[in-house]
Amino acid sequence: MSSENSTPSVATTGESTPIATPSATSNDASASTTSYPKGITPIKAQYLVPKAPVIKDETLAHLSEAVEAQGDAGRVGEGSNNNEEDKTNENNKRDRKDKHVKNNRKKRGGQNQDRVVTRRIEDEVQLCFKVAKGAECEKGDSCKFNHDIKKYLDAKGKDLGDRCVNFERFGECHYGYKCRYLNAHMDADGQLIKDEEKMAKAETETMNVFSHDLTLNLRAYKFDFSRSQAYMKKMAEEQAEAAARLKEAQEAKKAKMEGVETSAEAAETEPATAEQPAKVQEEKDLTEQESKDVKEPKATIVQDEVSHKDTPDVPLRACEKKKIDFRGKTYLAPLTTVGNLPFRRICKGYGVDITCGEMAMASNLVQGHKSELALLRRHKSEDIFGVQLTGNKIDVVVRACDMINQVANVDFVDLNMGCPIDLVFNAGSGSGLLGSPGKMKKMITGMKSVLDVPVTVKFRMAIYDKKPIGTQMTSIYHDLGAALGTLHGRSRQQRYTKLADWDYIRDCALTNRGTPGGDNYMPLFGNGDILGPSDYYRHLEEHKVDGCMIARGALMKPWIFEEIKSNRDWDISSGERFDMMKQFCNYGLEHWGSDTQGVNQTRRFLLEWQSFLHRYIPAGLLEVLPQRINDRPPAFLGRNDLETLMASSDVADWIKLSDMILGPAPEAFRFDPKHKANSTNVEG
Ligand SMILES: Cc1cc2nc3c(=O)[nH]c(=O)nc-3n(C[C@H](O)[C@H](O)[C@H](O)COP(=O)(O)O)c2cc1C
Repeated sequence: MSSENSTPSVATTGESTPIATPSATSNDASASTTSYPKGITPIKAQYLVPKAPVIKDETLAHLSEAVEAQGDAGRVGEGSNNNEEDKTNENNKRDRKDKHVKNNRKKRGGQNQDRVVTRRIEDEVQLCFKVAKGAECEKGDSCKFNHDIKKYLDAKGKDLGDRCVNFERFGECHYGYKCRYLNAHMDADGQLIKDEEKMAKAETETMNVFSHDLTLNLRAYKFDFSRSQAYMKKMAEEQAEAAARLKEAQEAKKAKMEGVETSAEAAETEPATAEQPAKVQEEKDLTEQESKDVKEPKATIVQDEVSHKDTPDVPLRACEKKKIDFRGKTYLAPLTTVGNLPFRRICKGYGVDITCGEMAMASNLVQGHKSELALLRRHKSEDIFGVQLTGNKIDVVVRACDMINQVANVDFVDLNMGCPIDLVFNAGSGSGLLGSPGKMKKMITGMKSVLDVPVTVKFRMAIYDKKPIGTQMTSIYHDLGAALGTLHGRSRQQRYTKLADWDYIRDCALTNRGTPGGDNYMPLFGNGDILGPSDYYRHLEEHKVDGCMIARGALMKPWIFEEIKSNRDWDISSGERFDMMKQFCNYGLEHWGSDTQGVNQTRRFLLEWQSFLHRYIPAGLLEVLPQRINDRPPAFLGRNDLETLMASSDVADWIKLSDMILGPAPEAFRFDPKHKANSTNVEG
């Protein structure tokens, strides 16, 4: 082990490593092709160890002390129950429990069938929210929640820290007595404290927080969907006309075959070309398919089925619409679960330009599901922000857009045509839409007709490996007037098994998309496997894309956006990474709340993120930069204990890290990552 390896843990959390280094090799594309055993991350010999290091409790205790000694302004979770003995006992208890849980996994179907079912963790005494805020509850004795503050506080357990981020930011904490950092805003007489001056200045930073009335209106069918209804009416009329044309053409053909002469007038108005009946038939097929609840998408796409001349002619009001110049901007991918608002704030802090919410189901939005509506939330720092929709029914997706247009503040709406998961694909949504071009075209046209902001599309290069359709799709999206296309260079079939096909992305980038800079130009972004600035700039240069979207690379190292801006690799220190995680927790407590449930949500999302973060190999440990996303590292030690702990793939170590920030997890806390051991190989 090098002397660096033996650096005492106390020195690990606060040091600031400047944006570094890695010299000529880092941004040299040829460096990444240097020969190393295939699939293995090239780690410098001095950091290699025979087997994965085990983090001892004593080491953890030192690390916790170091974290406490650091005591910087932004930190949370520095509670009195953070002492060494409590912690060790907690960890031991949890380790035992984890084994117990593993043996008693509740079996379920589907892709997450082995996931441990986690219990919701609640306070022992359920205090009424109004009383918790120091207010009167008008329900009195009929309220089903407890009104006895003393009883609640006696059962609640110790505070997790002595500073409350919500109180500090807004001058009051909405969680009142329920806050796990209560002492920060309770006086010696047990009264809640408010900082009136701060409250007056405090601004809401989260947009698209909707009232309960919206849910009620949507559920009671009282929401005004007139714009989307107009589009659906127009589409229905066009379909009726198309059906009439088909009938007429068939009758004319039949009459011809029977030798009966058709009237000259009929022949003039409706010349029955070979192409038209086929087009009309496609419309009819589509109508029939939509009337069923689509179970199986049309899985393959035949070359000449992809015609975009049949798109309904809807006025687009293009000149009135907001325009965004996406070219050359960095784009954080939509990421279900992990691409939550606190994570996006972290990425904004590292300079990402474009952010997008997690994929939302159009049907749940129009039904007013609160958890789905919450996916539209936007932080004020997100200055180019879009929401992503998925759906299999034209009218539902168009209505969702209509609703978004009226109630939400967004810069663009993205249609997901890439999601490969069975549930979504088999319903004809996500990548399933690639197999129903007629429907997809009407959907996009409808979205454009009701939205005052641009419509963008995210798609895969194919459903099946051997049938790439990316080039056709690119030209269709361009002709439909999509404001941006983002192409993930994989087929639905291949999932993450092989590297993204950037040569094919280049073929798509080279298809006609209008004149760059012109009104009819559709920028194309590439997406797949970017983990460093050299990847990013190589794709811009060699693969002719207008920009790149980054997903797993941002989860593993959100500072990638800063690396791209400065075009240098950054050998970020473990202390700086730890500070980033603390910042996430502060944002999390603000977003999910500082009460018991909010703290647990924050912990859970931190751990989901850690299931990606731990895969980052510090730049200073690598023989060759950048790290390759699909390579796996041999066992190695970090340059200090915290770096080693952060690289652990053991969930118990991730929980220990969360304990260092948020205080010890409750005994009942369980965690099973959504994205398992091969956590970088997940769906999207
Ligand atoms: C955890 C996770 C969640 C994802 N969620 C979404 C999503 O909600 N919408 C979407 O279009 N793609 C989603 N994706 C796919 C990514 O946006 C991206 O297309 C894919 O991971 C390839 O990019 P990468 O190689 O940079 O990871 C997700 C990917 C991951 C890893």
